Parts: sequence; structure tokens; C-alpha cells
Amino acid sequence: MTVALCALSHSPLFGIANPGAETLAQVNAGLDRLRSFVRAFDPELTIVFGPDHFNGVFYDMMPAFCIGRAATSVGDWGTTAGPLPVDRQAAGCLTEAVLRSGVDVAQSERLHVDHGITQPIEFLFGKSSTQPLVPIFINAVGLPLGPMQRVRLLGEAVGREIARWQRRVLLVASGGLSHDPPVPRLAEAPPEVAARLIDGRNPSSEARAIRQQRVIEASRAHAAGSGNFREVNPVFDQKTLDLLASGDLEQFDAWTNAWIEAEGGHSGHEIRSWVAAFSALRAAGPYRVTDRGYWPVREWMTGFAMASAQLKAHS
Ligand SMILES: O=C(O)/C=C/c1cccc(O)c1O
Ligand SMILES: [Fe+2]
Repeated sequence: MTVALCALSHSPLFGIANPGAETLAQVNAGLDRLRSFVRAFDPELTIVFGPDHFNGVFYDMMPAFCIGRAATSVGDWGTTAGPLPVDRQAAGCLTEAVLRSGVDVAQSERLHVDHGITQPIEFLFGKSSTQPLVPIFINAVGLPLGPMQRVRLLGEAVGREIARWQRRVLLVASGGLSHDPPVPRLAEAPPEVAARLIDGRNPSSEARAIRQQRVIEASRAHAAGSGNFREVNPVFDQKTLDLLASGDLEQFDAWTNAWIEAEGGHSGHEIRSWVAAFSALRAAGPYRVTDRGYWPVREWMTGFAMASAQLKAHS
């Protein structure tokens, strides 16, 4: 067994909104380093922990966590649409292991995933990769959410299982750190938006384009200093990255959802993907963070971070 980890933020505004030449060059250099790290590790399987944004998973059946035994990309924001190369057998073993551990993970035979899962795959492996995957949906926008401890326990169960395998497994975490983009919330949604949050699968291309245009306009307003969106919070983001690097992941158990939202914005809950992936790595052995980058990017409406980590035993 050997396990490694890459964690990175996603933003659909990447490639659409310009964060300035210097930031873009630094982020691209960071992504190049992550790709080199992945090439050197040469994974036989990649497990991606990521959220959805009411493009693939809806309130008609909103699980806290769901492992895909088969998955399809909805193709939002220019990502490649269609079936993903899921390792069905590995996904099934992981579901059983997580359930045995006492965490009630759901399993899907057709998990619909959006840029929350597909953007990091495309960043790391290219647009039509055949890299065997297991996608693990971590609910971060469909309130209410359970306590952070459950996220850590989910990750630990995954990590204990893969530590038994004779395979090189790459763990990928996908999520912004602090951010508050215009992802709708059921409690405040007018009826037509609420209907879409409950069962909005397969929108027309026009409906998807209208929704995406709203996000682009919001990002323009935010970058120009208008609009009513929360600022990125670099203090929260560095605290998150420091704690992940320390390995003292139990500390996240005390982070309440109300506090995360107050400090990290409504989409700050996407740090759940990072906590799950780092918990999985730690369950496979003590680790060290080998690379780390962070940029608060208003144009992408997120604190954009990336990190790689490996087991100390394999350093
Ligand atoms: O509108 C969406 O589907 C999501 C937008 C978004 C914007 C910025 C950062 C993120 O993590 C997002 O998901
Ligand atoms: Fe997101």
C-alpha cells in the first residue's frame, strides 16, 4: 500500500475571470507542481472527495455522503460531460468498509457529479482521462449539515480500508476554503428556485447558461467591489491549512457549522472535502505536507488553496 494526497480548491470562474497575471502565473505553477507530484506517484486509483452545487444531487434525496459505484459528469462550466471511469469494485469495498465503521454513507449506481468533482480531475489528469476513480460526494451546500466529526470519521474509514490494499491510491480533496458565491439556499429560495433545488436534474442548456451567467456577473460585481458577497477570509483559510498540516484533525470536531459559516462563508463548508481526505491519509499513516499554496482570489470568489501530502514512511 501507499497513499498520497492532493487537495485543491475549485472555481468555475477559473479560465473565465482574470485574477491578474501574477496570481494566475502562481496558481498555474502550483497546478503544474501538483501534476508533477501525481505523475511521480503514478496512482492506480484516485478517490475524489468533493461537493455538488445542485447540479447533480438535489433535495429529493440529499445524503450527507455518497460513494459512486458509477458516475456521470453533468458537464457544467465547460467540464467534459458523460460517464466517468469509476472503479466499481473499489467503490463497493469502500462503501462496505465505511458502513462497517458506523458511518451511514449512501451508495449510488449513477452519481451525477458537477465541477466540484470534475474540475480537480481535469486539472490533475486532463479532460478525457481514463484514470480509475472513486467519487465520494460530501454534502457542503444542501443544509442542514451534520457535525464535522462525521466527516473525519468517514475519511478515517476510507483510509483504514485503502491501507489494506496493495495499490497506489491518490486521495483528492476538492473545495474552496472561505467563500460565498451565489449558490442558492432552500430556506431563502423563491418557489421556482426551490423547485430546482429539489429536483432540477437535466436543465435545458439555456437554463444552465442563465444560471452560469448569473455567477459570472456576480463575480464581476464582487471583483469591482460591489454586490453583496462576503469577502474571502485569509485568517480562517490559513488556520484551516495549518490544522490540516499539523495532523491534529480531531480539532476540526469542535468547529461548529455556524462558526464555519460565520468565518468561511456559506460555501466554507467545502473544507469538509479537505478534512475527509486528510483524515483518510492519516488513517493510512503519519503524513507530511509537501507543498502548499494559497491565494485569496476575489475574481474567482474563493480563497483558492492547494496542497500535496505523502506518508512519512514513503518520504
Ligand atoms: O454556481 C455554482 O455552481 C458554483 C460556483 C462556485 C463559485 C466559486 C467557488 C466555488 O467553489 C463554486 O462552486
Ligand atoms: Fe464549490
